[in-house]
Amino acid sequence: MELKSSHVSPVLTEPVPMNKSRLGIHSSLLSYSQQDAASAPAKYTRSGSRKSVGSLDDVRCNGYLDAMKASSPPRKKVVKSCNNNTHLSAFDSDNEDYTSWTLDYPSALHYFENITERAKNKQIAMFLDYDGTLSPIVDDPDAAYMSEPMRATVTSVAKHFPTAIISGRSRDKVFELVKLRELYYAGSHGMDIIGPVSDTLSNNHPDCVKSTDYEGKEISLFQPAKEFLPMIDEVFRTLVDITKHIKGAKVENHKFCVSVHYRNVDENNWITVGQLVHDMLKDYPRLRSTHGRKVLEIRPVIDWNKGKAVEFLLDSLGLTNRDDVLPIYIGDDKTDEDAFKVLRESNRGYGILVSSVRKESNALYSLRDTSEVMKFLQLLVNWKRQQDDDKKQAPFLGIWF
Ligand SMILES: O=P(O)(O)OC[C@H]1O[C@H](O[C@H]2O[C@H](CO)[C@@H](O)[C@H](O)[C@H]2O)[C@H](O)[C@@H](O)[C@@H]1O
Repeated sequence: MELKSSHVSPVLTEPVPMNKSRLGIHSSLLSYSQQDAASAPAKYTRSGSRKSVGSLDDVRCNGYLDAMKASSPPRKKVVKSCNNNTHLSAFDSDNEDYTSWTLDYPSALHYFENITERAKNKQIAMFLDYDGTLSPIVDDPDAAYMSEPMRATVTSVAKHFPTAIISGRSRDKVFELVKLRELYYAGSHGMDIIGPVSDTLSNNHPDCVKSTDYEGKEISLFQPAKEFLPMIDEVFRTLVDITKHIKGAKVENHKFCVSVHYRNVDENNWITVGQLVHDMLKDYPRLRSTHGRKVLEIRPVIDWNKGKAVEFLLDSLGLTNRDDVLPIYIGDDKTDEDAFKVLRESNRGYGILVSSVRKESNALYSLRDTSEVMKFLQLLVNWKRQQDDDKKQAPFLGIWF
């Protein structure tokens, strides 16, 4: 793995020019109301300088708005039929579409035996995203709680397999929500990792230091974007300020990245949110924005992501470059694609996408929602217990594994 041999900082020296991402989408494809223009602040202040906000065409032309609109599947509406019975309007065509999509991304529940066949006599390493994977997507990011049955399930998973949570949230925030000390955590999209102590990594990598965890246990702490802390803090404060007039907008500080939520913003004003973020980033060429589920994520331009975090954790667990290891990554978001890609390209394990709608992905399998995630994890734990019992019984039965 790269980390072992290279001591090069993951910070990219060449910032990505904003204009490189322009897709040339024709502005006539999008509607634009006077009200948008009126509600957009004409200027904002940063470090004493007055900045004029760019043209709203900027966000249209570079595909920002389209990506914002496409960033989360619409909720299914409950409708009343003529006999007054309520039912989900997950129209038949949606279901047909989903079913045909699962031909390319088969259900990890239906293909459970194929997965465990490959896992036999291997060490599974489990990587779990948080929002949309362990807790359902809800309107208020502060209320994205994990259910007690899910917590109990993840606890059992961690008893049987090394398990890590890899989240876009800050490490402290995701720990506050998960509350399990027996896991490893990677917050801020992998830019803040606590993993097992690894002398190889901490001796060889300048961004990896020995520290202590929530229980005072010795761990490795890896923070490749440490130098961005003051910048992220400044950007967080600026974003809070410039979005305060937009009803429903919410800005979260995730230590090494910032989230700007527009889930609760009137759709007519999404373009304003996009434009404000886009304009502010012109002042910060070493930051970029990515799209999550109804959220814009502002993060450092460094060569680091959830996929690199998986590689880092596998390495620190001593599970890299081994044929007897099967990593499984479960996630629902675009940022999880980096992890799926790492596993797919190295033909090392399984990426499982959580989605109830058709999506292009680097994952191999799919699960519909968080309840299917829980079911899959429970099946895996039961399978592992059975394997361990069979191994214990084997000498008495004269069977050799
Ligand atoms: O990597 P993750 O653990 O999946 O975190 C990604 C983002 O999750 C949160 O936002 C998302 O979930 C919220 C609660 O369900 C929802 O309200 C929001 O619309 C989603 O985007 C979190 O608040 C973000 O900061 C994370 O980056």
